Amino acid sequence: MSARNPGMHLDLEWVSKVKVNTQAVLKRAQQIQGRKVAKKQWQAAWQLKAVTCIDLTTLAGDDTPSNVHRLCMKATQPVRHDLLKSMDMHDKGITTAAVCVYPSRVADAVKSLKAANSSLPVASVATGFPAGQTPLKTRLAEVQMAVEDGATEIDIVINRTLALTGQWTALYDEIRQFREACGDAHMKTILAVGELGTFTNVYKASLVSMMAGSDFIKTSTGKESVNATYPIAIVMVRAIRDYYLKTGHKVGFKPAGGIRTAQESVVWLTLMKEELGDEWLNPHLFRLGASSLLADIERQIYHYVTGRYPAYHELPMA
Ligand SMILES: O=C[C@H](O)COP(=O)(O)O
Repeated sequence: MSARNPGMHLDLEWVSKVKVNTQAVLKRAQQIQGRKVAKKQWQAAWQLKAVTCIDLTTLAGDDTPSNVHRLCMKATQPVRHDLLKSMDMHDKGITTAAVCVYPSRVADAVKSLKAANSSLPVASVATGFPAGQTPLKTRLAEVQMAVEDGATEIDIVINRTLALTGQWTALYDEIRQFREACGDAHMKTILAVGELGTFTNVYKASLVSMMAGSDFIKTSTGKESVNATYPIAIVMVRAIRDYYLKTGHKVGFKPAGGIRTAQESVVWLTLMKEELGDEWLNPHLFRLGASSLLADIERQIYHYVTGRYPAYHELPMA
């Protein structure tokens, strides 16, 4: 991860002046989606880059130590060794960026990665994920518990009630407290954009989250009906750009929820490259939160290497 974002005082004047031009945002999103896609080795290279930015996630009620273990093993060897060897990429240390689990499963993930001699970070969702509708005291205790169990990244959810009712000072104060509870763990702040109503609210919530010291802002929990969309991403990355221009602090971006195809992963990388520049094409400033994206990327890489798509048993870990 890059140098941390220390945050700043809550600048309510800046927040109140925000206005987003919806038509311009939609047009820009369409432009990015319409870009010609790279082919052959260039496409495979982009896809491998995407792999290194994935927070490989499992957030299910039926998570157990064994499926978390399997997730961790997949994260440490995300693409089959022989496929990487064919591309001369087997000795480049390709892993996903992190694994992401519920707080109760952090200790399992830490144990599995330690046993595999891997230093891959464990990220934990927290603060009453996904709805955030538990008392503040409970949400803070959850962050502390995940950190004590070994999570070095915490994905908090914001209190949508405060954002929807324009209580920006209260929202800022809560996020500040989460940042404090995170200690040295990096904090990704989930806005749950599908529940914020307007682009203007998304921009304002992005700004307040960054002012409160978020290291990353993240679109969604994956549990809302609208998750990571390109127009919403444009709004958020422009807030990141404006915040950087004003403060000099670089904040990362994590789209999450419903990202399933290799092709989409390349569009996300294109969006980052065009809107924020090459520095944001790395895991310290860009993550893709996804539970099933890796399977499709590995499948496409298999196709690139062999000229055909794999049968199910040929990529059993995907
Ligand atoms: O933070 C990550 C998301 O929960 C993953 O969502 P997904 O299961 O739709 O990929």
